Amino acid sequence: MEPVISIQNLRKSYGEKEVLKGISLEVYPGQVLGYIGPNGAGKSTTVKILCGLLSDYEGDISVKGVNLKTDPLKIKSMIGYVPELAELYDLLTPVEYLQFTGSLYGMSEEVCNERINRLMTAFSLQPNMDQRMDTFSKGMRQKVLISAGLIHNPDIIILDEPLSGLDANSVIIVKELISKLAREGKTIFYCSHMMDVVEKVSDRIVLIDQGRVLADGSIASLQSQYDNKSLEAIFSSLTSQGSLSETADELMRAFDN
Ligand SMILES: Nc1ncnc2c1ncn2[C@@H]1O[C@H](COP(=O)(O)OP(=O)(O)OP(=O)(O)O)[C@@H](O)[C@H]1O
Repeated sequence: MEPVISIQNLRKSYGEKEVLKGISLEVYPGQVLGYIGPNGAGKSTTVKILCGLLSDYEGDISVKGVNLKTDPLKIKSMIGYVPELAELYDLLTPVEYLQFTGSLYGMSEEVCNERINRLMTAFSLQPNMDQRMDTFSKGMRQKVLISAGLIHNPDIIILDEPLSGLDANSVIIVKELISKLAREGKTIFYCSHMMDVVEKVSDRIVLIDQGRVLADGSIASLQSQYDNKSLEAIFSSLTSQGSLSETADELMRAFDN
């Protein structure tokens, strides 16, 4: 089977600092890849490169056989991206913002408006459809961001901490949505450090730290490799230096006077 996403020996530096040190991985159709790692591991940098937002990198990336360096626009049209930070045009209403997003993807007004209605209804944002987004809570903004990432019905969906700010019901809806999209054959690249969710939605885990892949496999294969530990315990044993409880004690000592 041909990979949908192929990343070969990806390297990226910000100034002198190399933050991706030769990442290689292939993602296959219908896979939900949980891309996990501690803060600063390089997750967002990887997906920003993959989505064509950062162009100064080394290595080879192709999406559905299209090379990212030679045809970034084609790749952008195939991908739906939900970024980590909600950078929305605050003065627009969600409908205006989603219509604008749909027009960038070349969608017809009719299909776009129909889809906006359905997405807003599913996310319970119907009452806020004509409000400017500068009044929106973090969770409401996140729902608009997720809608914008899905509006053109892309085959490849890249989610960077998509659940941040969402209430419990919305988390359940989005988790369920991810599973249903995967069952439809969409390929999902899911970045997060919320292990419980990653464990539930992903069928393959890639753990990175300091710009390198530390582990890659299904949850079952990782567990058999690491004494049947939970994903959280595997994550800690591979990425933490020293005892986490001692670190918490150290933080408590910061308040000693
Ligand atoms: N624009 C930038 N300029 C300089 N350094 C950057 C920039 N963006 C990220 N970095 C650095 O690159 C490294 C990787 O950052 P990145 O945001 O990719 O990590 P992450 O795994 O997504 O982290 P988090 O889980 O905290 O979001 C970090 O050391 C970060 O400080």
